[in-house]
Amino acid sequence: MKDPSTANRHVLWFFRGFGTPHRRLLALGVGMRLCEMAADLVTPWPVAAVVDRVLGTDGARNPLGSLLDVFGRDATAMLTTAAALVVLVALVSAVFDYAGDRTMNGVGERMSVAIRCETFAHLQRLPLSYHDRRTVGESTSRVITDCGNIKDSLVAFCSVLFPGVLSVTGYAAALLLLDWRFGLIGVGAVPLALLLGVRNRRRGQLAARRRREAEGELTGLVAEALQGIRTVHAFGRHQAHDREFAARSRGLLDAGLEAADVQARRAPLLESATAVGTAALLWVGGVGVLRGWWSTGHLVVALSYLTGMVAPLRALSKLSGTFAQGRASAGRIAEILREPCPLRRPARAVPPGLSARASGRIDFEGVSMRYGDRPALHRLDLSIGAGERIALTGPNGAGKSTALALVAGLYRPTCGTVRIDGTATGDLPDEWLRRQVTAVLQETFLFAGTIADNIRYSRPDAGPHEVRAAAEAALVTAFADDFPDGLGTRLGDCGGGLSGGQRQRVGIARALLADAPIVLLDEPTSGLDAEAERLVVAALGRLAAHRTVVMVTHRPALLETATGVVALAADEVHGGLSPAGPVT
Ligand SMILES: Nc1ncnc2c1ncn2[C@@H]1O[C@H](COP(=O)(O)OP(=O)(O)OP(=O)(O)O)[C@@H](O)[C@H]1O
Repeated sequence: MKDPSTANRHVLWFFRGFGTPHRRLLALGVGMRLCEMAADLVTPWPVAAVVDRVLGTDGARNPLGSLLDVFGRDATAMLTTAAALVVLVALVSAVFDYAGDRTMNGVGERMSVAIRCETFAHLQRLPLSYHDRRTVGESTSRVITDCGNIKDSLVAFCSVLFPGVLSVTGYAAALLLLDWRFGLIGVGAVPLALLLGVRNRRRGQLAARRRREAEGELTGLVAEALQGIRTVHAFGRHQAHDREFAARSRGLLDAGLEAADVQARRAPLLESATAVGTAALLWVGGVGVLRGWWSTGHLVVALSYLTGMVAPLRALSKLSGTFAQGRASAGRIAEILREPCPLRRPARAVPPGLSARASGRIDFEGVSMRYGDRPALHRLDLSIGAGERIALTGPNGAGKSTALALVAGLYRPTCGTVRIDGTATGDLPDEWLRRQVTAVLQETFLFAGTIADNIRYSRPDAGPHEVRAAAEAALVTAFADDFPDGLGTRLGDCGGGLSGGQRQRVGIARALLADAPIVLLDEPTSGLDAEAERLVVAALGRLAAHRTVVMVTHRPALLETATGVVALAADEVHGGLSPAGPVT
């Protein structure tokens, strides 16, 4: 199995493109951080100068010693100068800290928004075969929670990791410049701390990955139970869902406890490494001061640098959980972005000979279809002339809905060709195909918004008169005009607030507005009572006029409107010998 840490490095590299547009801001942020670092390195020197020149007698070797004479050479004047210098340097450092933080964090926020938008855009365009394999909750969890984790990591990277690494390097270099013995001790303390954390880091990454997977699964469970909440209530199955949720939560708990343990170990490990470093520096430095190798002020500066070096390490250790989560989430987002997405390829030109509006002729030539290893359609040969209204019938699972999905280009046939006006759907530009085919399904999905918004969904540039005309033709106004806000009536989440028949009529109005030459109907009247069915069939009659219609239905009222019926046999799906059913 691939080492997760290697895999994660690749994953982070995968996102580098999102930082490219912010190169200048990043460079500015780095500059601010360098200025802040310089100010931090100066910080202990006024104190050292006081120790050497005011409290001791060894001022000659202190580089800032002469600065203390600015306001006079007596002790009080020098103390005042030193105090003023401390405040001044701290102010300079604070200004660069603020500016660096804002710039770098801004880059982190911008990158994460870009990653989230790109993930959503890509996810929406992935083929249905991808979505068939994932639950809605799982995909939602990736866009919201995983992108959120990446954001936290990016912001922590910009505001803590990068400045932290800069500080550790800067302080280590300054210690070396101060005296090589100080430098060796300081530089030695860091690998010790890192070495102690390596094993911990791997455990942390594995725990974070397990945790994200468990969280994704749980989100899927919640989304499924809430989407089916009416069924849950109807069958009183709350406890079964509770039990499943609790069982899956145990995986999350285990991973969470593991991550908590890893996190809890970090601070003591780091404290131990720091204590060893400080003790060594104090001992070596103390001996050096006693032997006159360097001044007391130098020792103060060295100790202050060592403390400065440890502070970012401590901050980093607290964030290691965030980084582990971020890496795990980055892997899950990269999985989505790496999925090939035909819809995002450059648009193809309309093949020569095809007009902007198809005549509506459809040909199935030896078409077979499998979902993974599950057969759905076997060698279907069928020609549907422009303006025909063909009903597909057959037992459950015969592949009727699959045939419609192939005409709409939602799936590609595993074998054979589906042609529209003589051109294979695989060779047609997606944009063109979308304009030629519209559908009314068994359940029309309505979005939160007004009834008019939902009708306009198929053609956003349609004017109010066109929307009204479609609503009238589909008999939507027959019920909507009774509402106080008419077509402007707001629907609830997922279009809640309309009856089944009313929803179907909104779906028909939507299809009418699309004005496509090919109409696909997949059981649009099933589940409706006689009166609702009568109204929907009447509305469908208007939609079908002058168009090619392929319908899947068992309802006599709709079957009567067909000009031909094709029976698909179940054994065709399972490799039987009979050819496509006869047109009667
Ligand atoms: N998205 C999918 N993923 C996997 N298998 C699928 C998918 N959709 C359909 N199938 C399978 O393909 C076969 C044909 O399904 P399809 O829905 O096309 O049949 P149908 O004739 O429309 O059935 P019904 O009359 O029950 O609606 C079935 O065995 C079904 O389980």
